[in-house]
Amino acid sequence: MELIVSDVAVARGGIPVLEGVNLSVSSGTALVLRGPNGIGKTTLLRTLAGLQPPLQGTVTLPPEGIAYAAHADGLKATLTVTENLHFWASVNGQGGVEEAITRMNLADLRDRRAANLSAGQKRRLGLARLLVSGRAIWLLDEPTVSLDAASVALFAGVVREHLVRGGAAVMATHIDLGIPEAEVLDLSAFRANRHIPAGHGFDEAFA
Ligand SMILES: Nc1ncnc2c1ncn2[C@@H]1O[C@H](COP(=O)(O)OP(=O)(O)OP(=O)(O)O)[C@@H](O)[C@H]1O
Repeated sequence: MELIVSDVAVARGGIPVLEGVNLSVSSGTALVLRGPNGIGKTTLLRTLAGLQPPLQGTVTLPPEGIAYAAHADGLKATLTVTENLHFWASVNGQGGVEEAITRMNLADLRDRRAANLSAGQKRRLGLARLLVSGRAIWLLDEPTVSLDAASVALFAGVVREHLVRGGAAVMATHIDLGIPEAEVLDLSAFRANRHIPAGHGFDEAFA
């Protein structure tokens, strides 16, 4: 089980952001993507998730599939916590809803509609969704935003268990997640030459 990225370049809004990215993630390993705001962490994760094609290079996904969790958690606002998880479990042909509720500390909130959860509670539900996805590789974009310290620790524990079970994770984050076995890749090394074609904005008077 392996995700392989070979000589990948990515663009956002038609402008190259990163180039020459090589990485691989295999069973039991985690990779943390770092770099300053705007370097292209989200753009790379979207490319790995198949939401946008690479400008160049290849992304090889494992047959076991990927689960992508972005800033918008993909929750159904009018469904309860339990209903959301049953929905996602059935989409993926999985069970494990009760375990996910317990693991992400959502038992007291199980009958509350997603719309009425706090930001951090929504995040916990979004992460519980990963547990019922049955996917081997988790692609996580700033997974701990809005989480308090206890929930960050809960999250780190869930990721580490996923690794022990043979899963893998690629995570963009600015904070220390408390997953010491994770490798760190700073994307600054892959910053593309952001050539902007003449006549496409960026007036030199404002440079
Ligand atoms: N919809 C868009 N259209 C055009 N450009 C965009 C769009 N979204 C992002 N960008 C630009 O693409 C570049 C890469 O953005 P991206 O969101 O991938 O960075 P990031 O490393 O995830 O940043 P952050 O740490 O702030 O989340 C940035 O320069 C950003 O301004």
